[in-house]
Amino acid sequence: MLITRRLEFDAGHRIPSHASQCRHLHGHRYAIEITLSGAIIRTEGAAEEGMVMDFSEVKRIANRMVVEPWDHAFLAYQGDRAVLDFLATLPGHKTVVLPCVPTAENLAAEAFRLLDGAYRDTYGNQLRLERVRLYETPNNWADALRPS
Ligand SMILES: Nc1nc2c(c(=O)[nH]1)N=C([C@H](O)[C@H](O)COP(=O)(O)OP(=O)(O)OP(=O)(O)O)CN2
Ligand SMILES: [Zn+2]
Repeated sequence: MLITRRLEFDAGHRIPSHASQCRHLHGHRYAIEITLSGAIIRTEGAAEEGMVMDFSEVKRIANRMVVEPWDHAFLAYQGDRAVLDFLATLPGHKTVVLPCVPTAENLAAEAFRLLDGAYRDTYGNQLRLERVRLYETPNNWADALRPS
């Protein structure tokens, strides 16, 4: 069985070497969809009976690992010295330094890496993260999938 939880956040970014307008500082209302696989919990009387994982727990973990750190942050590539040096002049600015250029593809892969160890199989139902879908706009998204 697969379940998916969607969350949204706002962040700034730029793609420093982009040939067109994405090299400028700008922001998106990102959406992230987290898909987990697992068996339905059948333990009679358990709070999670009938679920793969409680959606509120999926949300709690996603908020802690990705959404809260990235929300209203500027997502910057560690090699983008011009932007990092500028942001360092703004006291207390929320900047997330990434090892990769913040494309939808790289953000999906980074979110997958951050979330993969956070969803644990506490009910013995083979719970695991299968996919992170990262929407940069309603029309543009990338999927990071568990390697098969
Ligand atoms: N493969 C990718 N291509 C592009 C990415 C990306 O992450 N992966 N990102 C961008 C820019 O960040 C840009 O903000 C989005 O580009 P664009 O297609 O121009 O989006 P629109 O704002 O025009 O979106 P609409 O949904 O069409 O309004 C560029 N390319
Ligand atoms: Zn963009």
